[in-house]
Amino acid sequence: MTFQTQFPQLLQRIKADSPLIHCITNHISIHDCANALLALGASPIMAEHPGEVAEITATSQALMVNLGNISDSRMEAIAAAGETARTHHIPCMIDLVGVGCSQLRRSFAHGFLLRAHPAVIKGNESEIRAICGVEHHARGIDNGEHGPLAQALTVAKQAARQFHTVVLLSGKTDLITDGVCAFGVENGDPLMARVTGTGCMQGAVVAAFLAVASPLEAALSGAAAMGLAGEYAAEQFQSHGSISQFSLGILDGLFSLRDAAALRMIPL
Ligand SMILES: Nc1ncnc2c1ncn2[C@@H]1O[C@H](COP(=O)(O)OP(=O)(O)OP(=O)(O)O)[C@@H](O)[C@H]1O
Ligand SMILES: Cc1ncsc1CCO
Repeated sequence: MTFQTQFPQLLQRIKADSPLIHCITNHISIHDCANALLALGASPIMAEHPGEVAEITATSQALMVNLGNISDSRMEAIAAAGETARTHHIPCMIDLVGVGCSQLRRSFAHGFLLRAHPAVIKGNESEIRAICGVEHHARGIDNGEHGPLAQALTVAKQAARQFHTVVLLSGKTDLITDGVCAFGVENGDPLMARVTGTGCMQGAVVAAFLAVASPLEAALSGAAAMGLAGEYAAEQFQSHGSISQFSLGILDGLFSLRDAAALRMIPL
């Protein structure tokens, strides 16, 4: 079955099953992530008290954790939730927000990757370079553009092999690889890098697909869904010119998503 055929079926399954997605994420984009999941048809739960997360992860269909704006309490919660996800075979993804910015995030992320074995890791190029220990130029959390595609693909494949996981390297072209096969998703719009939290939303959307698909299909679907939703929002932006409406336009795009007719996916 082609991905073009499979994608609408996965969307349908999310709407039909409404999987519970446990998110432990930063407070800058937490609201956008919850709304992105609702727009797709999933059920978000944003719970982060270290004393209750294990119980909540155990009842979820997927776990999404995000290192943005990290705190002691959230690190404790992410470790506990990751342990439950692993022992209960609940699929999990980690968004490596800002992992290049501090040694604290790098060593915490390495410990998590080792212990929780997330199905998908996600980051922009500088974040994926940082987690692999390759020279990077982190300047805060945003990167948007990446270097030459071949260079980004090499580091994405390296990360996938090093951590035995699927990697989603986000940017102008989203790269998805399991270390052997690789795809690029060219949908999206440069405006997506001009509002905060689109990367975090993409992580939440990947987690929703993880509840109904394999890690590679989930990462591809998450990139496709966000790219198509970004294009929907950009079309609305053309008529209204309102950047404040742009993130809301992404939610409208996720809500109205039905198929992948406009998908620009390339095998690499
Ligand atoms: N220039 C671009 N053209 C098209 N799509 C883009 C562009 N830049 C980013 N995107 C899209 O925006 C989303 C977020 O990617 P990005 O790499 O900016 O994440 P991020 O750096 O983690 O963002 P944030 O920290 O704001 O959450 C992805 O869906 C990506 O495809
Ligand atoms: C702006 C910002 N700072 C930490 S997390 C975050 C949200 C986008 O990653």
